[in-house]
Amino acid sequence: MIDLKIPDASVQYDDAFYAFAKAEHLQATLQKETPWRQNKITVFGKTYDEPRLTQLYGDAGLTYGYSGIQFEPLPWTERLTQIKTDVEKACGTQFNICLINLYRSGQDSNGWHADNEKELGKNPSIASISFGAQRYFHLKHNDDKEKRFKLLLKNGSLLYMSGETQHTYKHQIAKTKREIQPRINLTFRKVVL
Ligand SMILES: O=C(O)CCC(=O)C(=O)O
Ligand SMILES: [Fe+2]
Repeated sequence: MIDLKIPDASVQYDDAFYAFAKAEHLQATLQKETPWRQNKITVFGKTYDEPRLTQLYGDAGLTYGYSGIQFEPLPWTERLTQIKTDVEKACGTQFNICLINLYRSGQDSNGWHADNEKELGKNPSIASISFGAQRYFHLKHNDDKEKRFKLLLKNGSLLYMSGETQHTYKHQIAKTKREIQPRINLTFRKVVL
C-alpha cells in the first residue's frame, strides 16, 4: 500500500491488491450470490430507495447501522472470510463486519458522509475493496474547502482509511452520466461496542 499523504488524515491505497482477472471473477460471483437488500432512507420526512443495493455480513451477535437503521449481519461466507483474511493481513487490523455495496450503474451513488458511528470507536479503521467498474472516490475536508481530493478506485484495489480520517473528512461516490458497468464495494469495519 502507498500512503496518499492526505493532510490531517491517514489514507493508504493499493491499486492492484487483487489481480484484475481475479477481481473481475469476484465481482461477478458476489453480484450473483449476495442476497441484495434495497434499504430506504428518510430525508426531511420523505422516504426514498437508497441509491444502491447493500448487504451486511459479520460476526454473530453484532449489530451495525447508519442513518438511523440497525442491521443484523448475515454469517460470513467462505469467500468473504478469505477476503477478510487477505485484507487483515495487508492492514494489520482485525475486522468483524463487512458492508457490501452494489452500484448497478452510474446512477447509483453514496452521498457525502463519514463512517463515524459510535459503534466503530474513536478512530474507525475502514478497509475498502473495489470490484468491477472504476468509480471516483471523493474526499473533502470538514473545515478547509481547499482540501479536496479524488481517486479513481480500480478493479481489485484496496483503500485503507484510519486514524482521524473519519473526523476530518467526508467521502462520497458521486453519480455519473457516463455509461458504466456495475461495481461492488466491500467495506470492512470493526464494531467495538
Ligand atoms: O463505494 C465506496 O467506495 C465507498 C463506500 C462507503 O463509503 C461506505 O459504504 O461507507
Ligand atoms: Fe463510507
